[in-house]
This record gives sequence, C-alpha cells and structure tokens, in this order.
Amino acid sequence: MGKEFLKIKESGDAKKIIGDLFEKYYPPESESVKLSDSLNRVLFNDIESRIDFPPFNRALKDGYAVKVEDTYGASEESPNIVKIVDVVEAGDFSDKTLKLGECIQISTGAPMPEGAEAVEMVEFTDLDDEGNVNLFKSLTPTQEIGQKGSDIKKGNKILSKGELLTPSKIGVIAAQGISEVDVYKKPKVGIISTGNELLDNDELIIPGKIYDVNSDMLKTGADAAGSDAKTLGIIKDDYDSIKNKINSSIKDFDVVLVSGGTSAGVGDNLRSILDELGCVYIHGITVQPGKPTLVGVIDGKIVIGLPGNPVSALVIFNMFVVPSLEKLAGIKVDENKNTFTGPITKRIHSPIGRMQYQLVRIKNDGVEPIFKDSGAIFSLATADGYTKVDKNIELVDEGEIVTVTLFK
Ligand SMILES: Nc1nc2c(c(=O)[nH]1)N[C@H]1C(S)=C(S)[C@@H](COP(=O)(O)OP(=O)(O)OC[C@H]3O[C@@H](n4cnc5c(N)ncnc54)[C@H](O)[C@@H]3O)O[C@H]1N2
Ligand code: MOO
Repeated sequence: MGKEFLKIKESGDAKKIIGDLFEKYYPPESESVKLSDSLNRVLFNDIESRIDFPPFNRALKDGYAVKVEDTYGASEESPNIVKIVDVVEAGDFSDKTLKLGECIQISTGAPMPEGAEAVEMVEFTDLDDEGNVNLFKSLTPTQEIGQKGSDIKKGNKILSKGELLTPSKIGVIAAQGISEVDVYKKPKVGIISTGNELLDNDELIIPGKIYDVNSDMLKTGADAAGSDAKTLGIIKDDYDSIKNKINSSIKDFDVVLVSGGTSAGVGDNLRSILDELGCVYIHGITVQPGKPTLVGVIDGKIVIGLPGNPVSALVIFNMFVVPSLEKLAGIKVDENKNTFTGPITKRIHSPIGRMQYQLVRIKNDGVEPIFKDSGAIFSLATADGYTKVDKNIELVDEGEIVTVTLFK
C-alpha cells in the first residue's frame, strides 16, 4: 500500500515554510577570506576607507613638475626656459621645494614636489645640452595632477554590506591596503541521488539503467546560488542505505538534497525515513511539475526530498530552495527584473488544483510553450523561462498575454 500525501501545501505556503525553516535554523554567518579569493562573494559588513586615494598629489603624466607662471605665454616658436633641479620617479619623493625658474623631472605616479603646481608633459618640451628644459605649452594650476583624496576620501563608506564583490570592487578594497574581507559564509549543501536504475556518468550504460542527471545538475545549481555544494553519490532504493546516508550527511552539511523516492508509492522510502529520523513539514506541493516534494528537519538540519524526474527536481529546487540558499549566502535577487510579457503561441492545458510552471521559449516576441514530460531534461535546457498558470485555470488560449519569468 502506498502512503498518502498528508502534508500537502499550496505553493505560497510551501515557500513560506521553507523560508521560515531556513531563518530558524541558519542565522547568516560570516567568514574572512583573502581578497584574491573573494570574487562573487557578498560583503558581510560596510567598508570604510582607511586612507585617502590617491594618498598624495601625484603626477598623471611623465614630464616636468613646474610653477604655472613659468609656462605662461609659452609656445613652440617661443618656449619658456626652466632649469632641472631634481628627478623624481614613482615610489620615490623629492625633498626639494620648487622655485620659479626651476622644474623637476617627474614620472607618472610619482608624488608632486613641494611648490610644484602642474606637470608639463614630456612631448611638449625639449631638453637642451645644459640641462635646461624648453616648455612649449601654457598650463593652469593642478593640470596633470591627481589630487590627494580626489577618488576616495578617508573615513567615507566605500562599499556596503550585501554588495557582490566584482573585480572592480575588489580593486577598490585593494587600494585601501586591505588583504582580507568578511563575507557571508556559503551554505554547505550535500546532494544524494537515489535509485536502483542510476549509473555514474563514467559507467557503461546497460539495459534498464540511466545516467544520474540530478547530482551534477543540483550541485552546480546550488553552487550558482552561492553555496558550497558536494555530490555524495548514488544510493540504491534501500531503506537502511538511504537512512544511513542521510544520517551521516547531516553531520557535515547544512542542507541535504535527496532526489528520487519522494512519491507516495511502494518503494518510495524518503517520507518514512524522514518521519523516523526527524520531522516532516511538507509532503506534496500543489504545483506541476514537482508535486511529491518533501521537506523535513533532522537534528536542526533541513533535508529536502526532490522528485526524481530531473525537470521536476530542478524546477522545485529553483523555485523553492534557491531563494533561501541565496538569502543565506547574502545574495539579493530582484525577481521582478527578469520578466518578459507577450502572447502565448499555443494553447496550454493545465491541471486544476495545481499551479503549473509551464516551460516556454521566447520566439519572435511570442511565448512558445514547451510540452514535454518531467523527465525530458533537454526541454529545460532549451527553455528561456516559465510562465505560471494558476491552480484554478484549466486553459490558457493562444494569443493570451502571459508573463514569463526568465532564467538567469
Ligand atoms: N501514485 C503516484 N505516483 C506518482 C506521483 C503521484 O502523485 N502518485 N507523482 C509522480 C510525479 S509527479 C513524480 S515527479 C514522480 C516522482 O517520483 P520520485 O521522487 O519517487 O522519483 P523516482 O520514482 O525515483 O523517479 C522518477 C523518475 O525520475 C528518474 N530519476 C530519478 N532520479 C534520477 C536522477 N538522479 N537522474 C536522472 N533521472 C532520475 C527515474 O528514473 C524515474 O524515471 O513520481 C510520480 N509518481
Ligand atoms: O509533478 Mo512530477 O514532478 O511532473 O513529474
């Protein structure tokens, strides 16, 4: 005899239950990482500038540091002449104070000497044999100088908690002499596939068997949602083997995803295992695909049973699990941003009582539904997104305007 779906939930209620469980069991935590390893991590704290940037007035061009008065009226036909009194390169400094009639040879990035007001670029000068410089161009004060603090002022907030670290933001932090940053800790996700029919991708195919799609698909999906995910292998449809695997996995992982065996039939063990080990909060969500989804908690760890069918597994994972993983990893997502609105090009029939996530492709500004079963993984790979059909709607007619949530 099969088991009933006794804890079946509406889609909105299921989202709330899962969100609340994540909040209850996993408060966001931080960890310190090397700046060079911080790409795509999320800042856990605001960052305030510790120094001005640039930290000193510096030359923006190679040339000569001068008093601007010495350049007035200068031209190639009638150059003004100044005498070189020092040379300063990047990383060095000059202890001379520049006076009228003098110049200091300067490299890009070198600190401006005291008394210098601008930099005459080397291409507008000529050096004579006696070490005098002919200046060809009139300058205004601060020309070709990067002013101290002009980019970043000391004591200002330069990056905010919650910002995703990109190469440019990492550059800003590096300019402050900061080598480690506090970021949101990645949730650790363990992934188990169950089924006697499953083979590892490197095994030889034999009759009755199929390759395990869900392990690598869900691992990369969880990684993309900011997690640190690991595949834990294929387990046969055997009560004790699955139970033992889940029991050992919850010790090492925050969240355990188990695919297969979620349904209510004979041989579908997951519901009973979760009942035995902990507490089941959801068994069944009124959606299509993915109805048999299971959510339970064992020793303070969330275990999610995803339907074995790969499309169902990924749709449920994306809709119900990814938002909580992203939140825990500090990632902010604006769901309303990625939408497209247009007419549906073929009529959709939908099951009454289940909210349907209909996979679609965008074609010539129209929305084309993809009609395949939940095991057809290629349909998901070629879809641009999905449109939701409410549980009370049986038919969406050709030409009706629908909103599509686009995949990232
Ligand atoms: N009496 C009922 N039977 C079923 C119901 C129901 O409500 N009442 N729901 C159906 C729906 S909907 C789904 S979805 C499936 C979910 O079943 P399970 O979670 O128990 O998954 P399995 O039976 O183990 O597998 C289903 C299907 O997917 C293939 N599979 C499983 N794991 C993988 C994997 N890692 N990689 C690739 N493919 C996988 C498996 O071979 C089966 O073909 O239940 C329906 N039945
Ligand atoms: O609802 Mo099941 O997830 O279609 O195949």
